[in-house]
Amino acid sequence: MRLNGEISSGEEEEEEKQTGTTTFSSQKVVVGYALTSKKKKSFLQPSFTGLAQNRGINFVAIDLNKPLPEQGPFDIILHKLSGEVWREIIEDYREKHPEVTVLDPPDAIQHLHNRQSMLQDVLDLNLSDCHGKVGVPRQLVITKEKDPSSIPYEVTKAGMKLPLVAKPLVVDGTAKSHELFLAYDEFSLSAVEPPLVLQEFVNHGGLLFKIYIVGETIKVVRRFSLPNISKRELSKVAGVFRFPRVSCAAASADDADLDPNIAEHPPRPLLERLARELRHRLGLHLFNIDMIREYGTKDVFYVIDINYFPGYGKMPGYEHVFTDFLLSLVESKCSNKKLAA
Ligand SMILES: O=P(O)(O)O[C@@H]1[C@@H](OP(=O)(O)O)[C@H](OP(=O)(O)O)[C@H](O)[C@H](OP(=O)(O)O)[C@H]1OP(=O)(O)O
Ligand SMILES: Nc1ncnc2c1ncn2[C@@H]1O[C@H](COP(=O)(O)OP(=O)(O)O)[C@@H](O)[C@H]1O
Ligand SMILES: [Mg+2]
Ligand SMILES: [Mg+2]
Repeated sequence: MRLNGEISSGEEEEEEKQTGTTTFSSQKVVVGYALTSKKKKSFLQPSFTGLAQNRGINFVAIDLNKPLPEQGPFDIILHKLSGEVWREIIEDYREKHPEVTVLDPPDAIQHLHNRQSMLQDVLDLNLSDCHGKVGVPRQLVITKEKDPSSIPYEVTKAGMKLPLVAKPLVVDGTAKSHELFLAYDEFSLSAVEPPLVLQEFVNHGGLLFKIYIVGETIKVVRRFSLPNISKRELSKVAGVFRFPRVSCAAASADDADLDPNIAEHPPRPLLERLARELRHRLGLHLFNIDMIREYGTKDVFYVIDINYFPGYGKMPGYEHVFTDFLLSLVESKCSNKKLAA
């Protein structure tokens, strides 16, 4: 925390000691950011930067053409950029500047760049008795080296139930990594290019829950999704079909009049446990979870996708949530320093 570039005055510290509070009036928190221009536009909206500034937070763009250690000083760094070069820069900076909170560590983010590893922690969690059950649809990885003509055999051998969703294994921020296919039979899958994850399609009444996590805060929104596929339809249709980004922001279902058996939010204690565990296991503060409720059940859920630093601009009230979160990070760092002293 920077007090107009200096350390906190003795007077203020004395007051903090007496009242047990931290005063932010003259303090400035500097948040450096390295984001794509699309992300910058959707995240750093004036409604957010204005509020943050009023509460002492200044956002500073990191110049990618200049060495990072020559910039700042920063209290916090927010980043979402792809590529090995950036990963090394930020990793090196973290080592040399442990006093700066880097959200989040590149290795932890990398874990979400692969659709198999991203769901591993949900599997390990084994959340089966916490106001509901959370699992992962059965899935099979098809590596790049695999001969596509062997896919039907692999699918049958693994006992996978049709239909299947075919997803690119790697999620690297490109449009291609979001090109998904629905396969009604295993033979047509030879036409899809590996590396892939084949995931069993779970009927969920055409509704998906997006669970946004910002530190300890959880916000749930509803989005439309793929409709149920009946046994009858499955027996009549063959082939593999590319489908568009069905659950994008334009597919918000928050205001729709829906069957409560489908649309009721997952139980809060379940979400709290899931979010807490994933935050710790993944080592991340900023992510969202795509979750579906198995059609015909009340409390059987599946996590199908986890995204790092998603489109928070679409999360209701994100301006306040993020401002509080950034200040709480600095505050807890200050308290830790005082304790250590
Ligand atoms: O484009 P946005 O704002 O909708 O955000 C995308 C996310 O949409 P969501 O907030 O979940 O609706 C999107 O989530 P989905 O994968 O669509 O569930 C991704 O997180 C995407 O990042 P990337 O392309 O995987 O690196 C996110 O893209 P970036 O904003 O990070 O480029
Ligand atoms: N196993 C599944 N069962 C049912 N629908 C799914 C499944 N996996 C994905 N979908 C549908 O496809 C959409 C995109 O899949 P997702 O894994 O979230 O990829 P992306 O990273 O591109 O968002 C989801 O929002 C959901 O509508
Ligand atoms: Mg998704
Ligand atoms: Mg995703």
